[in-house]
Amino acid sequence: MTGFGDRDGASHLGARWSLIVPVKHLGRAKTRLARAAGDLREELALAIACDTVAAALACAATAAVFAVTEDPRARAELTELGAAVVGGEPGGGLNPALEHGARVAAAGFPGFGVCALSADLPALRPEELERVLTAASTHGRSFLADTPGAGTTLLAAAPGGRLAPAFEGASRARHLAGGARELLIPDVASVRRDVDTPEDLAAVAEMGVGPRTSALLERLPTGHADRTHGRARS
Ligand SMILES: Nc1nc2c(ncn2[C@@H]2O[C@H](COP(=O)(O)OP(=O)(O)OP(=O)(O)O)[C@@H](O)[C@H]2O)c(=O)[nH]1
Ligand SMILES: C=C(OP(=O)(O)O)C(=O)O
Repeated sequence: MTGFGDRDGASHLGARWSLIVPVKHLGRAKTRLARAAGDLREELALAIACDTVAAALACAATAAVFAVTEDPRARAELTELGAAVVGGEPGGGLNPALEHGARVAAAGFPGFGVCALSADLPALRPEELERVLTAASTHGRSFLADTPGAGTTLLAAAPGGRLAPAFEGASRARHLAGGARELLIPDVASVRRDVDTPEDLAAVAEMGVGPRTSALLERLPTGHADRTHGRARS
C-alpha cells in the first residue's frame, strides 16, 4: 500500500493509479447528443473519449489507463494514444464492464489503486485529475460527483480494495450509501463536467475542451465556438 492511506490517512502524495475508462460501442454511444451532433454522433463520442483518455494519460498520478471497450475503432484509436485496451466484457452494461476492467488492472498492477473514470469528460485537465487522485489516496474508497450533483464521474479504491461500481442514474446517492467517501474538492470542474446532453456540450465548449472534441464542435450542425483549452484560457 505504499503511497496510499487507510480511511483516516493523512497526506499520500505520490500514489499512482490505474484508471479504468469505459467506452460504449460507438453505435450505441451518446444517444442524448443526437440532437446536437446529427450524423457526427459517433465521431463526437469517439473524440470525447479520446480527449478524456489523453488527459488521463497526461496526469502525473496515472500509472496506466485501461480503456474497456468492445468497439474496434475506439480500440484502435485509444491504443494509439497509449491506453491498454481491455475487451471481453462480461455483458450486463457499465458496472460489470468496470468490474472487469478493475480486475484486469489489479492483476497487472496490484500495488496501485484502481479508479473508474467516466469517458465523457472532454474538458478534463490533468492537473485537476491529479488533485482529485491525491485526495482519493487518503481514503479506502471514494468518489467525485458530477456537476449536476446526481451522478458520479470518478470512483476510486485503494490497492487491494473493491471498487464496487454503482454507476448510472442517481449514482452519487448509491455510492454514498455504499460507504464510499465523497471527495469535496474546490476547483476541479473539469473532472466533474461530464457531457450527456447538448446543453452539457455548450457548457464544456465554454470551459475549453481537448483538441479532438474542439475540432468536432466546429463541424457540428448546431455550431459551437472553437474553444480548445488554450484558446479558452486566453
Ligand atoms: N465499456 C462499456 N462502457 C459503457 C457501457 N455503458 C456505458 N458505458 C460508458 O459509460 C459512460 C456513461 O455512459 P452512459 O451515460 O450510460 O451512456 P452514453 O453513451 O454516455 O450516453 P447515452 O447514450 O446518451 O445514454 C460513458 O463513458 C459510456 O461510454 C458498457 O456497456 N460498456
Ligand atoms: C453513468 C453515469 O452518468 P451519465 O449517464 O450521466 O453519464 C453516472 O453518473 O453514474
